[in-house]
Amino acid sequence: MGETTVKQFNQKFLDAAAHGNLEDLKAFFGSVDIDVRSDRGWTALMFAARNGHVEIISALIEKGCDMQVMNASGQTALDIAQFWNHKDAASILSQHKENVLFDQIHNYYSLNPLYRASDLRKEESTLQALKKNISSKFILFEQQKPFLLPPEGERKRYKFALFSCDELPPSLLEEATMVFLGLETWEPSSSAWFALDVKENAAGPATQVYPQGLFVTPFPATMQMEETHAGIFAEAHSILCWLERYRFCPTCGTRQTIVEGGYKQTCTNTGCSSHKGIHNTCYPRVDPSLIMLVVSPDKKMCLLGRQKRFPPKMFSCLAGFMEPGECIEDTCRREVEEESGVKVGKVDYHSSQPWPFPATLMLGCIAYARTDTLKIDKEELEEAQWFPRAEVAQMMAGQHPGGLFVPPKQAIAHQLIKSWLASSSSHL
Ligand SMILES: NC(=O)C1=CN([C@@H]2O[C@H](COP(=O)(O)OP(=O)(O)OC[C@H]3O[C@@H](n4cnc5c(N)ncnc54)[C@H](OP(=O)(O)O)[C@@H]3O)[C@@H](O)[C@H]2O)C=CC1
Ligand SMILES: [Mg+2]
Ligand SMILES: [Mg+2]
Ligand SMILES: [Mg+2]
Ligand SMILES: [Zn+2]
Repeated sequence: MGETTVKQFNQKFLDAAAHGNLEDLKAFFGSVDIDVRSDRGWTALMFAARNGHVEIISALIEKGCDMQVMNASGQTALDIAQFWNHKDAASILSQHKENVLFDQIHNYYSLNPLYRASDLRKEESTLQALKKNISSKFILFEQQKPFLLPPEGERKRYKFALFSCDELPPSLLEEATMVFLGLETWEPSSSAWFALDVKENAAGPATQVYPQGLFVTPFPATMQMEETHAGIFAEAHSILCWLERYRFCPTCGTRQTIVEGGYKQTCTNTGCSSHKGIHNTCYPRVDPSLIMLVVSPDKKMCLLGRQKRFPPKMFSCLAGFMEPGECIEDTCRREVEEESGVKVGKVDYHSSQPWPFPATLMLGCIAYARTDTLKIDKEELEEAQWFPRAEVAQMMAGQHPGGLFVPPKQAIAHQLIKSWLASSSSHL
């Protein structure tokens, strides 16, 4: 094809996307560059987003188009769909937020598709109106246990049962602890999500709407959720646990009031010093914790350990809570030395994972050991040992001759081990 013909060919592909002609579009698959751009830097996905063609968008996403690209005005396809108020198109695109915003590792529990709309939390009248809005969605908890629909079909994943305000008794709506989780898209008119936590007797009204639904103990059931719902669970569960555990002011012991959609509590004692200066006791807490894959000095092995509470034969990365006034690198070095006696030098950040039991943030690192002699703290670890790469690969694949295995893919530990295996395969 000559240059003009290629341009015409590409233009026809972009036109098919712009006009919503699915059959025409599909005819180009295989022969066109799916991310080809117009003169103004627009891709087929952007044209489809401009005109709200959801079928085209889905077909392009399925074909693996790049959702992060920006046009000459710096807009992604999601920005365009939102600008032109195509809600369904924006909703599909924002389900793939990780692809739209950044090409980065995301761990289970971290894929929350909601826009937290933190500015709305302070607008009490807006929140009250959203609570009564029929398009708002409510997820239910009973003493922090989520009400879920059991896995069905091929995917075997739990999902939240979604309620509208008219499906729940007014008394339940009044009595429950309520958290405003966010909006479905950046559009202020999009559906709001709320979490409701009741003390007891929620099963009746809930199963009337969803007879198959049930309240589950969060761990490990929520490890088997649709991933976006796991992200929403992480937000809701951490906040609800905080509201339950911090009902009294940590500074003076007076009862607190829940404000800002559940994201703040204020002490009812006006003389309390928590009203002055920076008082983080009013806000939900997050406990940072380190988890590290420790690589041996010769880089051929990694250090894995077992806590007493682990299932038999499971080995994982070492982990430990950060202490006040400590940087990430030093927490990593301290916890590894405390638990295994190994001295760590360089520490590389890998990725993070909210661990909502109740509000830990796991900071995943690859740590490079300077020594390899083990001196295990038997209080914290039952066992720890250096494992050669090939053996770790067997543990990952579920093919270890002794039946040893590593945590499932939903755990950041798994992702750290996987990442090391991939990077060290060149050393073989
Ligand atoms: N996602 C994943 O892949 C994995 C996640 N984890 C999680 O990482 C976290 C830290 O790992 P772990 O090895 O237990 O940590 P540590 O090695 O720091 O040991 C935990 C102990 O430290 C004490 N502690 C100190 N600070 C805190 C704090 N802020 N919150 C709670 N306990 C504290 C507690 O003692 P005491 O109870 O005696 O008061 C606790 O039992 C845990 O939440 C664990 O569930 C761990 C491994 C894998
Ligand atoms: Mg420790
Ligand atoms: Mg530990
Ligand atoms: Mg510790
Ligand atoms: Zn107080």
